[in-house]
Amino acid sequence: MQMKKAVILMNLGTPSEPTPAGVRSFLKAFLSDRRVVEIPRPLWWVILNAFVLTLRPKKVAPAYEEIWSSGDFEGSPIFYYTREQAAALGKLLSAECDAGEVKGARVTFAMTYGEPGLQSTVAQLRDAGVEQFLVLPLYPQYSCTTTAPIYDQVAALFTGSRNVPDIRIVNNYHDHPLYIEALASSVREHWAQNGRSERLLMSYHGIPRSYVDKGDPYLEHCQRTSELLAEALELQPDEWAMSFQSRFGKAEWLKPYTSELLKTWGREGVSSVEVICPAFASDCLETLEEIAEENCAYFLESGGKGFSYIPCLNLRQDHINLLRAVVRENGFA
Ligand SMILES: C=CC1=C(C)c2cc3[nH]c(cc4nc(cc5[nH]c(cc1n2)c(C)c5CCC(=O)O)C(CCC(=O)O)=C4C)c(C)c3C=C
Ligand SMILES: [Fe+2]
Ligand SMILES: [Fe+2]
Repeated sequence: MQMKKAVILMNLGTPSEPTPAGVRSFLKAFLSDRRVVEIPRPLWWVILNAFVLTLRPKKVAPAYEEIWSSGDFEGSPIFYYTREQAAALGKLLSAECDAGEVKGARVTFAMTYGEPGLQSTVAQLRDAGVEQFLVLPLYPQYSCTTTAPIYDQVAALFTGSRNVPDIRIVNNYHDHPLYIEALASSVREHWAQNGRSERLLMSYHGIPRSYVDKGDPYLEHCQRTSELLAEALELQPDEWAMSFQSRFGKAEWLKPYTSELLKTWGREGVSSVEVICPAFASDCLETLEEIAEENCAYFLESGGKGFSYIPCLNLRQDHINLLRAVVRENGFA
């Protein structure tokens, strides 16, 4: 008899509403995770409560408000895209099953922080008779700040449990040929529609430099993705660069910083750039606001003439096909 299987796509999470209260509650859950911020707890507790959670929600809520809805959807983009990616993957997998009998896995989604959480998602699936789970973090590059917390949450779910189900976690897919090809196609299509800029910048979410020094392979994964994408697009070394965005706090993060590099390029006379964000499977605050608005302004104010942002893979069919391939390679569907 075939076991009932389920795939759970996971992403970071997002506020439930674009208000200071909604942002505060999301940041509290996210920034309390020791995997994300490694500052010793008593000190971090004071900084988090006295400064971060009192000041940042008021500053960030208007930015969330700006990206909250578009012509296509209502609400937070990362929530919308993650939910729709799960629906599209589910449709693709069941369309491939024998008519009438769904032999493939059902597909749903969960967020590491905020709703829907992993615990309630797994509990619902177990109630529905699911015995085998595949957790697929939508982080192509592994990081101790994003992928590892998902391992922690899965382990915590079953601590002390007698009947631990068969549950697998995808570690990364930073060099998967279908991932690289989907990124390359999105760039080629962007060139065909908008013309080609002087340089392509691959901007990844940053992390503290010390995390990499202590063993996080994130930088290595970002470098490999970038080289493979540059190769697929037949770019010369002076036609592209890699950088890191979204620095948080005073510590040194991975360099070069996206904002600094774009300002330097503008001052040096680089006329036009396009920016792609390969570490994000879905558009979100960090791409739609930080890159397409804030960093665009930095480049143009520094002398740059043309800036364009290449959207994340979101609901592209080649992205959903890549997710199907990852699911299959893990013995599901
Ligand atoms: C210590 C701080 C942070 C680390 C480390 C970090 C790593 C990291 N984050 C993502 C993906 C996303 N981050 C997003 C938002 C966001 N990230 C941080 C801080 C760290 N991230 C903050 C404080 C925020 C909230 C916004 C803000 O206050 O500036 C998001 C967007 C969520 C949304 O609602 O749209 C994503 C996605 C990755 C991939 C990563 C390490 C590799
Ligand atoms: Fe982040
Ligand atoms: Fe940001």
